[in-house]
Amino acid sequence: MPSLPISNDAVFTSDKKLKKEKKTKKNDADNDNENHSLNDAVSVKKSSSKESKKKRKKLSSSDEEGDDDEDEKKSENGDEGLKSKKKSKKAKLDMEEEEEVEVEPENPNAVSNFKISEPLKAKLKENGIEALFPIQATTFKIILDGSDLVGRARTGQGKTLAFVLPILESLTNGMAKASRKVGYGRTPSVIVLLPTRELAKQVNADFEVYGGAMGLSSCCLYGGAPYQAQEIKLRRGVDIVIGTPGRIKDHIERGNIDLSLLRFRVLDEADEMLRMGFVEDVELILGKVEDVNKVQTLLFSATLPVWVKQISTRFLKHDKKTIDLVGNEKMKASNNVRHIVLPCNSSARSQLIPDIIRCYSSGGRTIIFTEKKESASELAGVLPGARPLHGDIQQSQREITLSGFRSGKFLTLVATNVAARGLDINDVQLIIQCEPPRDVEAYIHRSGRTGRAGNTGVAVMLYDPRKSSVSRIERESGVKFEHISAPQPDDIAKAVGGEAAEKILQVSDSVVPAFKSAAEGLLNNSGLSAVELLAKALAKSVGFTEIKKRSLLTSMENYVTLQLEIGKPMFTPSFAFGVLRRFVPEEKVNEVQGLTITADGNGAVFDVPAKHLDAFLTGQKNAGNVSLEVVKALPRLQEREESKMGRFGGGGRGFGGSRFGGRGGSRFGGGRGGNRGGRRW
Ligand SMILES: Nc1ncnc2c1ncn2[C@@H]1O[C@H](COP(=O)(O)OP(=O)(O)OP(=O)(O)O)[C@@H](O)[C@H]1O
Repeated sequence: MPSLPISNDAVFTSDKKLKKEKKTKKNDADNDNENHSLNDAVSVKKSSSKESKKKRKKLSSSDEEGDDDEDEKKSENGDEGLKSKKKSKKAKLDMEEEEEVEVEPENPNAVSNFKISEPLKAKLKENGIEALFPIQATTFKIILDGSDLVGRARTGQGKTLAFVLPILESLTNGMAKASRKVGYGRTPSVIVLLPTRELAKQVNADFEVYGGAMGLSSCCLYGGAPYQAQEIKLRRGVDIVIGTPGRIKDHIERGNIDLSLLRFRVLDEADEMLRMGFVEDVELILGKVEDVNKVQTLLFSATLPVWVKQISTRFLKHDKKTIDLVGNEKMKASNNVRHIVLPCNSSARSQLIPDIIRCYSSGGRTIIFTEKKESASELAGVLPGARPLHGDIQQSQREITLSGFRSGKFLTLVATNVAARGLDINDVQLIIQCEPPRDVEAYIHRSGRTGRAGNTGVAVMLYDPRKSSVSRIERESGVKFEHISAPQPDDIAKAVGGEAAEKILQVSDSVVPAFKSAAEGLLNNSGLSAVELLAKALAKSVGFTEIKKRSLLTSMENYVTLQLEIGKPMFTPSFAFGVLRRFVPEEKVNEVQGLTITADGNGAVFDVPAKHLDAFLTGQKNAGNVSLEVVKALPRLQEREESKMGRFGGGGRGFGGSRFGGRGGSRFGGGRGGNRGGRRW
């Protein structure tokens, strides 16, 4: 097992690993433009193709066999060093026997290096997991040895199995085995609390798979589902209970569940649960344990604001350990995601989004986040093949929707923050956020629905420069946003051209004779060349009869973006409007959209209907010192000042002084009652 320096309650960040990540990242960057920090340290899941296998080998070895780590391993754990030496000797002999065989370098995080029993190993292997991810490898022994733990790693880095595996081992072969209740009607040994129903179900599925392999049973308790089935399971007895705080509390009040003999308490996505106003429920649930010295408490999240760390001291023992794989690193969001921002007027969103999907989803799944439930429903209603998911939708429908999305029945999900946390859905390639979220944590988690388990993805955030700011999120998340404008006809044609060509090639040869004379007729009579006709056929085959131009500023169709300069600073939009009125008729000025001052203060950028473009351009000749030009690339714009926005202000989290009063009540209205079971979304 890899040995790692851990100190009590000390934040652990693997500096060497980070250095090495940077080194390898550079190499990767030469091949493509993506970062692969997780890839550097882990194997890639469920890849069957030769290509993926090669990639997995490269990724596993790039970090794990590095000189630095090898030295550290030897000096800190002699046996470990010896063992790996012996293994490499064996590998060498094998090489001599069969020259061509490429020997996989020893991976310190290989499942075989951990105290994981055979059925669990077999199950991991069955699911394509041969090596533990860094957060799993670093926390496994700590949890198995009985410590309380706060664990943090970026989104999609395997935090779920980081607690599932050691808990299962402890219950079946470790410290918790002796005191675990068995037999009919047994009380649970583990409780896992999560902020949303969907997430509870997902984590339960992991416990069913891996716990099932160890003969342990679990049940999932969440709101919106009938009580009876949950009660029956509890009465029969289960080892692990997973659920949302509100429903678990209800079961406690109904006398359905006895949590006095818990051996593990897990708070997953702890910050979100507490932020949602579940603090009192969480306290009540955790407080049901008979002897706190006999229970281990684990807290995991990709984001651990200071106020959560403060609260955690109430739930965890004072000698708890902290494994923080994000630590003080600037970048808090996923490294495997391309983070993009795109200016867009709210009225242009529904027309723009399909083109963003065409250009950036690589044919995979897309999750679109809206701030409000109504917007999610509205947008899903107008986007082809999209379905909504939010807290006002009946639980049974929420489940149907999510399973349809998971199984690929439809590829676009429009959701509120109910889908922001923890959801692990295969092949989500693209995240679109319709506007900047209220807090940086939401940005990190939403964008983290893609780029998981070493894969890459794209997160596009739309914003209206006059109404919102991206710089605070940029600053707090450490993300360096790529600024782009709406995809233009060329981009779209390029993105779908391949798909169109494939579709045409897939058409059976048998249709050619039947359509040949019509094709010849077209060629002879249309006045178009064969290439032009083929281009039209390609466009039609992927559903395009026209591609509209979009403005760079508001992303509105049939608008053009202009930049106005007068050779001196332009401080306010009203000043810019005043200049325009000097040479453009009032009724045309009234059609200007999105006028925004440039970041350098030397100009104003705005959109005009394409049909009025001439009126603007010719008018400028009558005004001295005025320069008005069609913008080819959008300049940086002044963002709305945060102080004026009101949305990011408001005096911080409010969990500090009085007992967790602040946020739950003020921001989400109505405190816990209104928020129960994730209903605030
Ligand atoms: N050791 C591993 N090898 C390969 N794949 C793994 C491994 N551990 C976990 N995974 C896969 O990685 C994906 C992400 O894991 P998980 O959902 O636990 O991430 P997370 O860190 O909890 O993310 P989030 O912060 O978004 O909740 C899952 O599909 C999981 O099956």
